[in-house]
Amino acid sequence: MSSLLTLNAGSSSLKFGLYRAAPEPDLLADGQVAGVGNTAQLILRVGNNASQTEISAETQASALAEVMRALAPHMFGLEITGVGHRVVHGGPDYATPIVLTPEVQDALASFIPLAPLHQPHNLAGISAAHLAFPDAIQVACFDTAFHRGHPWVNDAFALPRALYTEGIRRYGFHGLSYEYVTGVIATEFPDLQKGRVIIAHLGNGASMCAIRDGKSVGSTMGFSALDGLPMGTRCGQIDPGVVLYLIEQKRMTPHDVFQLLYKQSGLLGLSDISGDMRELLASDQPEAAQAIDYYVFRARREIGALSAVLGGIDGLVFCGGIGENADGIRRRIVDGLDYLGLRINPSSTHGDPRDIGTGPTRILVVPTDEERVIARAVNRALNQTNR
Ligand SMILES: Nc1ncnc2c1ncn2[C@@H]1O[C@H](COP(=O)(O)OP(=O)(O)O)[C@@H](O)[C@H]1O
Ligand SMILES: CC(=O)OP(=O)(O)O
Ligand SMILES: [Mg+2]
Repeated sequence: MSSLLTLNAGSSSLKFGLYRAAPEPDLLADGQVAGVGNTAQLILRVGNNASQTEISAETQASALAEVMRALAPHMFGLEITGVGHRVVHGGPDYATPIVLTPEVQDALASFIPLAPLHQPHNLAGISAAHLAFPDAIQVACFDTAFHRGHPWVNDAFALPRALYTEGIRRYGFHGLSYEYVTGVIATEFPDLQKGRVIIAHLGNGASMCAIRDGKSVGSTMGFSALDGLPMGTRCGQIDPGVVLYLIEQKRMTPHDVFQLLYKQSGLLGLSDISGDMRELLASDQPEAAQAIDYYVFRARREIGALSAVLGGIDGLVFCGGIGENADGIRRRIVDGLDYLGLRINPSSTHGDPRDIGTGPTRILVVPTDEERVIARAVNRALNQTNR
């Protein structure tokens, strides 16, 4: 039976999903290898069973080999005919998933400078999958694609036009997550489908997207996955003058600035404790509290900005590890947004547990599923190539 594998290769992790190929792919198993490059942990979930084992995975290729070894007992009668990859950057032109060819792979490699934290690892995952499954169709699904139709004013920076032509644009990211969530809105909350919605993807990376009629009309992330909201270790929006100061006055090298902005800032930088929200919530240090204050403040500020883009909002949707799980953070963000009709139910549930608002503006919590969006795209590609 035809099956699909989805891969989301990150800087130190490889997330995977195994699906039976079908118009609505059927999840058979999923999990991740955390700690690629070192002694790693392989988490495998099959149905209600989860296991964790220590493995050695120096590279994405060896991580994938370990994943396939772990999946082997569950693969009886299954053949992997398609592999789908999350690729963070699709540049200015890729607005839909695409079947990978050597030419497409070269184009994707040219976007490495645009997404240095993600793109090289995504490409390493693709190379590993080509070696492991030479006969399978390989499909790239882009985080940027969802935003490609957004208005020009949201696409451009106020820089000389030649730089826009060269590709210095506000791309926006987390598009697979936004596509999944807008799909859930369309099928399960149809009153919001044509409405003005802000989706807050609050994970390790974080962004918000303004959606009208199911389409992106603005996002907090811009040229790189650094902009907008503060993240686990990324700074979010800062004055570009700070970067000039770091280079000119503090004589920091481009590498040092990269490390600072991508890996030492955000919640980690502010707290000096951790970039992990759970750890900060558990800490009694004042710096942890300040980092959370900043996080909440910036999130509220961006909701204000995106609601202005939309001319008011009909719904706010939380997703991502923090958005889905951190009730206290959701409440603190929404507190003070009464003027937008946003109010969270003080007690926990009433009816659909995803529907947590009591004001005139809907507030939803929708667990995101980027892998499913990838699996659907691979399934469509398989159908188009009659495999
Ligand atoms: N119950 C929880 N309460 C608060 N924060 C949580 C909870 N569960 C997960 N998180 C936070 O979610 C973040 C990770 O988000 P996630 O979407 O899983 O990350 P990734 O972008 O790597 O997929 C971490 O900051 C983590 O602490
Ligand atoms: C684009 C981005 O920030 O992705 P992630 O949240 O996976 O880091
Ligand atoms: Mg994520």
